[in-house]
Parts: sequence; C-alpha cells; structure tokens
Amino acid sequence: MSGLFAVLRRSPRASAGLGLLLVLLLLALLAPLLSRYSPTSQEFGTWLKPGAPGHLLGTTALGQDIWTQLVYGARLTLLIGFTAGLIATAIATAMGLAAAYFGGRTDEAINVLLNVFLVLPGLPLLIIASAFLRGGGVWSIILVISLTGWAWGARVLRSQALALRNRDFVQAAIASGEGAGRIIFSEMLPNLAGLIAASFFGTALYAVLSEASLAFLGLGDVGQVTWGTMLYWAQAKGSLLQGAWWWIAVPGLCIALLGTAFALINFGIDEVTNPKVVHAGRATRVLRKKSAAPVKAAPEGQALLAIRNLDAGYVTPNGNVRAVRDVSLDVQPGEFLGLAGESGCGKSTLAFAATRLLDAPGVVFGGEARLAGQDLLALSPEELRRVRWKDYSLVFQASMNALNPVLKVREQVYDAMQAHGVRDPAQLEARAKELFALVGIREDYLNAYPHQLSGGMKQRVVIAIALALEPRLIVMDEPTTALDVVVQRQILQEIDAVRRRLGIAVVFITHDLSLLVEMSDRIAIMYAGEVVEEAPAHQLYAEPKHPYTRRLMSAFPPLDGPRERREGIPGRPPSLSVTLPGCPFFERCPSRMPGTCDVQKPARAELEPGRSVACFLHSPATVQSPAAQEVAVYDKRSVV
Ligand SMILES: Nc1ncnc2c1ncn2[C@@H]1O[C@H](COP(=O)(O)OP(=O)(O)OP(=O)(O)O)[C@@H](O)[C@H]1O
Repeated sequence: MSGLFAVLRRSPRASAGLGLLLVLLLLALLAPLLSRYSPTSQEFGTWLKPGAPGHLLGTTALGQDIWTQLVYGARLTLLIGFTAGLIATAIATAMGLAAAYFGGRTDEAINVLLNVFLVLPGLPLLIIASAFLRGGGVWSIILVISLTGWAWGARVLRSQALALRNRDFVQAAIASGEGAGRIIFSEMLPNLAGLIAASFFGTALYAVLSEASLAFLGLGDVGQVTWGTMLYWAQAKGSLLQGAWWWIAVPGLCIALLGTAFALINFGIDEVTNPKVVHAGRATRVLRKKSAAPVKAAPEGQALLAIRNLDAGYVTPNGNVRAVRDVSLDVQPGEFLGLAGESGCGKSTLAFAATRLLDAPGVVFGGEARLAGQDLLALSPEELRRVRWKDYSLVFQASMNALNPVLKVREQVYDAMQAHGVRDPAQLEARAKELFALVGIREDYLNAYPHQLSGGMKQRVVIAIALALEPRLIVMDEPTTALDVVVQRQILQEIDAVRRRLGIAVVFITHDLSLLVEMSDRIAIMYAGEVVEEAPAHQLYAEPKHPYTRRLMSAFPPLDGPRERREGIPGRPPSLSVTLPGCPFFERCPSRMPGTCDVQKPARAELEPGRSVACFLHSPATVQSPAAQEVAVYDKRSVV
C-alpha cells in the first residue's frame, strides 16, 4: 500500500491514470444509482439522439438507453479486464520465476511453451479458443483471454528473474540453505513487484481490448452488456449509416479512456521503479536548485580540480539520500589527494558526481566541479566525451570487469586513443607498448584476451588505458582493493612513479588509511557526506584535529612501532536522508558540546594554508570548554 502511495506521490502520470480509473470504477459500482433503467430493457423509442428527455446519451436501434448500457457495461468490462489481468499475471509470474529459479529442464520446457504462445498470432488464437468455449458466458471469455495473454509477461519476468537469480543476495540465500519457496517469495518476488504490477496493468489492457475485439466480431457473449458488445450491436445495426455515431463513439471513448488509465499507471510504475526511465539519456543528472546556496567563486589559485558546494545523492522512493553535502575541495596539479572515511560516508558519490559519472538514481543537486576552470557539470554529453580520458580519467575497483572478454587487450588499449583522434597504427602500437612498460606488464600481453590475464594484470591494463592520453587528473576509487596486498602495493608504487613522472594529479579513495597516509600529499576526511578535515598527510597523521579523524586514526594499525589493540568507533553514522542542524559527528563525539555542536553546523575553518577542520573545538569563535581542554591534552601516541 505504501508502495502505491509512493508511486502516486512521485508520479503525476500515475496519479492521473489512477484518477481516471477511479472515475470508471465509480461508474461501474454506482450504476444502479446513476440510472433507473435496466441495461437490457428495450422499452424506449429507437434512435433517439443524445439529450432526448430522460436519455442523456440517446437510445439504440433496439430502444435501449445508451447511458444505462454504458454504466452497466463498465461492470463487466472492468471485471473481465481485472480478472483476466490477475489470472494472466499470476501465470506469468509463476512461469517466469519457476523458469529462472529452477533453470535446466524446467526453464527449457517453459521456454518452449512461451515461444509457442508468442509465435502464435494473438487474435486468431483468441478467435479459435473462444469458438471452442462459446456459450460459456463471461467466464469463458476471461479464461480464453487469460490463457492467451500470459506469455509476454512471463518472458519479461523470466529474464528479470534470471538476472536476479545471479545477484549476490540470492546466491547468499541459496548458500545459507534457505528453501526454494522462501527464496522465491521473500528474496526474489519483492524485487519484481514493480514489473509484476506493470505486467498486470498491461495484461488488463490487453484483456479489455481483446474482449472488445471478440465482441465486435460477434464471438463473445453478445447477450451480455459490455462496452465490446455495445460496439458489436452498434455496428450490426448500422449505426453509422443511420447517422447515430454516438452509439459507437461512447463505448469506444470509454475503452480508450480505460486504456489510457492503464497505460498512465504503467508509466508511473516504470518511472518510480525504474529510475533509468526518469534519467534516460544522461549518466549524471544535474539539478541546480534555484534556492541552493550561491556557488563560491573558485579562488584565483591554480587548483586543477575545484569542487565548490557540491550537493549530490540519490533519489529513492523513500526520499532523497544526500550522500554529499556542500563539499568544497581543491586538487592541485600533480597532487596526490587521498579521500578517506567510513564506509557509506559518500566518498564514491563525491568522486562520481564531480566527474559526471553518477548513474541514476544518482543526482547532483547543486554546486560546481571545475577542471582547469571548465565546469564539468555544465558540459554537454559531446563536450564531456571530448574531455573524459583526455583531461581526466577514472579507475574503479570493478574497472577490470569492464574489459570486453571477446576483444584482445590491444584493441581495448587502442580504443581510448582512437576515440580521441590517434589514428596512426605505428603511433598506437608504440604508445600501447610504452603504457604496458609503465604499468609493468610484458608487451606480448597486448595480444592476450582478458581471461588470459590475472586480476592484477587486468587492473594494470585498466590503469594503462586511464593513462593512455596522459590526462591531468586520474580519479581512483579503491582501484586495488580486490587484489592481494603484494600486487596492490606494486601497482600503487607504479601509479605513484608514473604520476610523478608525468605530473598527473590523483584523487585516491580507499578504506586503508595507513596506505593513504603513506601515499598522499594531502588527505580529506569525509563523514556523513561532509568533508570534516583536510590537511597535508603527515600533519593529519601526526596531529589529527577533528575528533572523528582522531577516532578514525586510532582504529587503524600504526605505520611502525609495536602492535597495539585498535578500537572501533562506537555508534553509527547518522542517516543521510535527514537534514542535520548541527555537526554530523555529534552523537559519537567524545568532545561534544551540547547546545553548540548539535544546534549549529561548524563551518570548515582554515587553520593554516592547506589545513582546515569543521569543528567548534578549533573554530576561533568558540570559547574553549572543558571538553575542548580534553582535546588539548590529547596525546598523539595514544592514537597512532
Ligand atoms: N543507488 C543508491 N541509492 C540510494 N542510496 C545510495 C545508492 N548508492 C549509494 N547510496 C548511499 O549513499 C551513501 C554514500 O555511498 P558511497 O558509496 O558514496 O559511500 P562510500 O563512502 O564510497 O562507501 P564505501 O567506502 O563503502 O564505498 C551511502 O549511505 C549509500 O547507502
């Protein structure tokens, strides 16, 4: 039910569709109140025009009241639509899920059945089936439509369920020994709810149109009053020849309105459950709110990447997740900037949003990300294509999986260069070899296919591709996390050597704070979507200022010295769906100042050039409280 309200709240199309459907349902339910006649009564004058006394929509050639037939006809038409829709969707769901879950012979058998039903032309099949079941009344029509209308939905549900079957959470449920019923109904079915609802409305529409077609051809039960049989009688009695167009127009219009209502609801469901429809055509959706804080002008300095007041997150049915909140950050040319913070604090969202790679349902709500003065968030897709790889490139943890398994590595290394105008085969060859030497792979691996390389080698290939056009900036989000520590270290050392040699700036995201301290020039610490501290790496290591940074540091093993027991950070980060009036770390902070930190947001204050912290303990305006004293006597040896 809450899902239905979410759809209505988020989609004006769904609201319009449901409104329309409600009106038609009310017509059907209130039929005895809306007309005092019987729909089959033939006691009135024939061919009366709309507006004739007592006959709002006129009468038929048989002397029946058209308005009465319309409201009573809505009952059977809707009954057929909903019931056939329900039965066909239930068959489609059962078939689709069974095929996907059990696979093997079951899948093969269901697939054959599906293909047979899909290959048979719909209307002739309907006609033959209804001829067999003739005389069975409305229920035989419902049965015929249900049995001929399930295959399309089953095909769509099967492919979706197949994809779901391979998802980690389903595999984990299977591995943990959950029964088939529980996996299908608790793990898979809820994930298909949107598709099942869409399939229901699609099939209900098919049922209404099929009933109308059968009735129009005289194959339904023409003794019943439905919008379809109204059309049949209007046509049989030559209403158009008699100039009584309204007899055909009125039920025809109602069928069209019902179809529109189902289609609008379906669009709405698609919009809400499939964000790719809403964000179609753009990888990163940028919404600059008029009310957003004015974007501060980038300083005159030479920051290569200047992120200003960036707000980004995800649009979900339960509201917006603000994963990046008013973040401003500079990356200097040739600098190695580390980005650290607990899982879920928004590091990846920041990297993706700033580089225009945030996929739907991700949205940039406001702010700027300027690369050498050019606002990446304002570029057209074509401009972006030109800048990406040439001016900046990206390497992610899963990047190695992006290598095409059926293309040789050489072609994939060439691709990035060719897309940016390098055409000369000799130049391509020389550059590819040079890149492989840079990242430490033998050049004969250029002729290999991805499956012939180890994970570490594939990730090196991806890094080579990212370096191919010597961009000024590479954003790396956990590029080596999936690899073993020895390979990880080798690759990182190579990245460092290459970036020093070529003067490339790197934004590096990892959970490994020790590694970050070792590699970075500067580190920015994120918490709950905000950058809470930023400092040169050695200063951050030696003297972290923000209580969160201290806690984070104390959770990691020291770079040298004896082994010590490390502590986690008690408590959990706040939800990113709510707006916090004060410091996001307040609840977990050992030095918190109630009345200050929970009611006011500490601005990020610059303590010295290149070093800033968002904490009232370090804000010049804050009077030193006993809690602040506690921090002042903090002994860094207890942390690192
Ligand atoms: N597609 C999505 N829909 C809704 N919320 C999302 C989506 N992707 C991420 N989030 C939320 O956004 C927040 C920030 O996620 P993000 O991946 O940027 O964090 P992170 O610091 O990079 O985490 P990690 O280190 O685990 O990769 C998290 O709370 C996450 O739950």
